[in-house]
Amino acid sequence: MDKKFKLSISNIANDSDASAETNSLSAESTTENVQHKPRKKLGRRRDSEWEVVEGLKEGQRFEKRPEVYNGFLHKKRKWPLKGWHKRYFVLDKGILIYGKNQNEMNKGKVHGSVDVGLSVISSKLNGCRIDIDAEESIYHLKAKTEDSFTKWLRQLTDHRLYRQHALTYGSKMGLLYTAHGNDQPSEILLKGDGTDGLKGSKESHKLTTWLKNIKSPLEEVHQDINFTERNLRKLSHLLNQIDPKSGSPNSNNLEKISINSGYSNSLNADAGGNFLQPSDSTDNQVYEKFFVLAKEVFSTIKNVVSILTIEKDSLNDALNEEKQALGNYSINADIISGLKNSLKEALHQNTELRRRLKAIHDTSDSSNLSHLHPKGNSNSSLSCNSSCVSASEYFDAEDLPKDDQEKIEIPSGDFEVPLSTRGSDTSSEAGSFSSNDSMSSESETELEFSHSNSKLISEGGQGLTGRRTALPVARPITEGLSLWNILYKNIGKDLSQISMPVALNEPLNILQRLCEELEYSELLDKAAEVNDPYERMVYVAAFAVSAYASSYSRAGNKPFNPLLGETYECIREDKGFKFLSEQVSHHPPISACYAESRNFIFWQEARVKTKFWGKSMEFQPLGKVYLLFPNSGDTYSWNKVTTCVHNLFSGQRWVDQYGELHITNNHISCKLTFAKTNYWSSKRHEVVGIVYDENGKSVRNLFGKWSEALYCGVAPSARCIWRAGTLPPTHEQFYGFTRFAIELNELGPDSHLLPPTDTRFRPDQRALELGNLPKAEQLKLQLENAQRERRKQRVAKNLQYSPFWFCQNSSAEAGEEWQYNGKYWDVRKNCGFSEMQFEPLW
Ligand SMILES: CC(C)CCC[C@@H](C)[C@H]1CC[C@H]2[C@@H]3CC=C4C[C@@H](O)CC[C@]4(C)[C@H]3CC[C@]12C
Repeated sequence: MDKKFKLSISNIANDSDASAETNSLSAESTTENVQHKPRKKLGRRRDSEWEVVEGLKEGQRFEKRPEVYNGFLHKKRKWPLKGWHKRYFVLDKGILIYGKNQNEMNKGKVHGSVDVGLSVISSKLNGCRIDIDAEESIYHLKAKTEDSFTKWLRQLTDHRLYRQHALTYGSKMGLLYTAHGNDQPSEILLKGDGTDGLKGSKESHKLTTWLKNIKSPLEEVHQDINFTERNLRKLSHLLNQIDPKSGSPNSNNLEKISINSGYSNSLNADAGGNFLQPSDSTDNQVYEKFFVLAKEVFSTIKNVVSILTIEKDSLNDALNEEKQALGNYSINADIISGLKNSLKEALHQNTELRRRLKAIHDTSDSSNLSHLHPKGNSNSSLSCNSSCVSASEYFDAEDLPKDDQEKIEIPSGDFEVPLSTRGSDTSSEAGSFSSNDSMSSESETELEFSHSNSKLISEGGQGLTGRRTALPVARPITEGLSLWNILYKNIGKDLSQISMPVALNEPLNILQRLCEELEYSELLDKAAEVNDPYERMVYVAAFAVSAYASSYSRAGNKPFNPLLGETYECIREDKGFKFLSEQVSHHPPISACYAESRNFIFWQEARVKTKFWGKSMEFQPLGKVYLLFPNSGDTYSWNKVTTCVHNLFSGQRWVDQYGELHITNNHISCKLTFAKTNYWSSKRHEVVGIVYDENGKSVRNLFGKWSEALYCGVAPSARCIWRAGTLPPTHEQFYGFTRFAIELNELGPDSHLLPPTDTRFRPDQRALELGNLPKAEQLKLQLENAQRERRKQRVAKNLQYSPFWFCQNSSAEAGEEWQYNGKYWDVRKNCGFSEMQFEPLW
């Protein structure tokens, strides 16, 4: 991680006069005691460091409503656009809205709005930067001058505290918030950026503007009504005086009076407040008063009616446009048609499953199920069209009586075997069928990778691959763990350098996470098999997208950071590959990996730049992924997109992937665009792609979702190239693991062949897997200390660490990338690791 995102918080605990800190608020109910940090303190801040604006602390109040503040700031353009543009910002009652300029905003053209109270704000004096992390979007702003920066920061701080106060204690903030019943600003009102999605649309801002502006007309109406009420009371008294019997004034009299003048503003009343009986001379005066008052009442009511009519029209207007906007963004239509399609698909799959299940049952006394999968066309497509279900979904062993399961034997090369076995009891559930390459089975050390001769015989409660189908225990409950406290104490460090409590971990590490990217390796087998270069690219693209699928359910926990020298191997006879990874560097953390099969060679190094934005954290992978098809010599390489974890501290954490992924082959290329999630848009997890031929002409169209499926062509006739397997029903209790992930940390029967550095021997990770948190925590600290100690020793002895299985290729072409040195599998096969000297890691 070459660049660290530095943060510092203004009142760090050891600050002696914390009471004078910025935002250090008294617990009393007045705002008088709120003091801003004196400038000299600000001066102490390191200009190049990010500071987080502190929020309202428990028991603190901030009642004094800050003045509306406005002006220009520069706003970084929304991804994928680059650069900055000048925007006009208005900060009112803790809500920041912005538009092109004041004029446009007056016309209701607001581009976006942010609830400052619900956002995390960080600032950096260098560059006059202010970043606002607002749930759905991160706003990167900068002021032109230091003076404007300081003013904005102060205003944002005050408005934020005021808004937080209002959210905590309720507010008298008027209709803008109370209209929604719970003092919570409406979604439409407060979220989003006008550059995309509904919430920021100009239509919704008409509603925003209406809601913001309705306050003063309504106040006027309210006053008018009070005034009219008073006047009506007076009128009725006058009326009694004029004609106590009828109680109604004579219109002729009134007309007469209207010509006379001499109107007195006050009625004659005695000391007890009773009106005096009018004498003849006062009669006219009374009529006159009556008339004037009545006229006043009439005009006030007219005013009220016209205000309300105007407001009704503009509300209608705003609502209509809102409706239209909903239509435009076709949220409803999209959702409904999406649901319809899924339902149709599910029904179809269901029928197909029933048919298959019946066939399995019908033949359950047969030891050979080959006829269930008659030998397919060797070009059989991975596309699944109507039956985009996993091969293993057809092949659900749990639905078979145990006896029958044990009889399943699959003769090599006879038929198309479900390559991806992510069925309900096996590793993966890719919606894809393998190529039907038949390969012969070899001994354990002399691995020849075969799909069709894989050990698919079920063992006890194990899955069809012979691997475990569940973790030993569910994830321990770790409520009350404050991530903020951890990050707060580790400001300025990058994530990989922070020792986090083990309760935040999942029982896998990054080396294993890299192996997970091969869950859908059958796409590479298929790619190797097809001759058409564009088709091949389509499968490679699907494979690149499939690597992200598992991250969908994994936002809650973080993988262990491997110790320097830690390794992980994974042999998947069923999938036909063997995988190796090693932690090759500690500072910065780099994990290198390499996988090979008969059909492909795959390698990459995982090096990630982390950026902490306050509420979310971005992981930007550096380095490339490489793929080689040895049979054709065809090579591919691509970059990885940014992963972002949202809601770090509150609510449900969720993961997003965004950016462009470019795959290049010698002559052809593919561009995949991962859309940034937007709260309102239906673009959640969306990926679109184009395959370009050697002349840059688009030859294939791809679309789908990284969490679901990728299609080629144009809907509705598009082919399904890849579909993610379903998650186990209890995945939530088990770290959101896929079936493939569940299998990764299992110590299999060949554990004696593993080097001692293999992750599966790592005791803290194992303790976590077994649900023993205190032990895991203690061991983790121990291991991390020992690692620090080893590092110190190396530094003291001036020794350079060199990894066992990877070396840095310094050829100009490859840069300084880590590549497999070819030794691991040889050593494993020949003399074994017991002959080798490893520094004990645990
Ligand atoms: C603070 C914690 C609880 C939030 C969870 C953070 C998770 C989502 C983070 C922590 C470490 C991250 C991983 C670090 C390294 C890599 C390798 C890279 O090639 C692809 C992204 C990937 C795989 C990251 C994905 C996101 C990740 C798993």
